[in-house]
Amino acid sequence: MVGIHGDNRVKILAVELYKYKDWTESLGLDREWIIQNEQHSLAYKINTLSAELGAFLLPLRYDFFIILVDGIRNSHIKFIFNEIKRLSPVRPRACVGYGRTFIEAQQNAAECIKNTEPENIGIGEYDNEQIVSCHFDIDNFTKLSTDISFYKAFIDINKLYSILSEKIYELGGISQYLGGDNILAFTDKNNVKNILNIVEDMKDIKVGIGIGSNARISIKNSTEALEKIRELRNCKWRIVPKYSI
Ligand SMILES: Nc1nc2c(ncn2[C@@H]2O[C@H](COP(=O)(O)OP(=O)(O)OP(=O)(O)O)[C@@H](O)[C@H]2O)c(=O)[nH]1
Repeated sequence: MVGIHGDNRVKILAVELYKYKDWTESLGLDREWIIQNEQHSLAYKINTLSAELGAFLLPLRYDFFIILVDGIRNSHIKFIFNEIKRLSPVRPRACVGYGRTFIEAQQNAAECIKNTEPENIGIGEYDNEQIVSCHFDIDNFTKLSTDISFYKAFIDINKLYSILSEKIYELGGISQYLGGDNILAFTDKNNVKNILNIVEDMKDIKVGIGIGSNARISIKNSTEALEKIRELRNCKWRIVPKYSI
């Protein structure tokens, strides 16, 4: 469906682990290792289930996280939520957010969550939009990590993530650091050209852009685009499948 302003709309599932703070504090002082276990274990299970259904988890803060659900039928979104309910150490509540940008979609979802009881999901009938994923990567990061130090390289990628995530946010996109020198961002089709401009204006960075009917396909395409850039080493960006900007 074309949105009210003639734009297409993107769709996310925003999840809140309700009263997570109370749970963390219930673990006593020697708790950090338990919290890390729980967070990574829950993220692993939700990530696996999301990928199996074509969605993609962005862990964000771990107690508030997002799953990209464009191209995923409502019955599968509800199935993911019920699995989160089964696996989470606390009761979750969630809403599907819909908007012209991912920021608008998550703002709409957050508003809906405030009025949603724990263990419930707010979900409507929304059309699906193709997902644009942007896989950013630093040139020669491995060399940087060995020449200088891998910890300094980690500091540098965090500085870059801070700059890049702000720029993506200004375009209405969302982003997540994925380990190594990999940053994944999601935006809408209206902002592809703006993403390319960001990369053109920055040193030692490239971006593979993928477009797909669901998050998993889109991200696979962005990785394919990035691999092609590495193979040819003659451009800073590439889009798969081909897309006229
Ligand atoms: N999350 C994620 N990590 C990756 C991916 N590809 C490589 N990495 C990791 O990212 C780090 C850097 O790998 P590369 O980007 O391939 O290495 P590089 O030295 O930057 O080489 P070029 O990017 O080809 O210039 C390594 O820790 C890899 O294991 C990917 O698709 N996703």
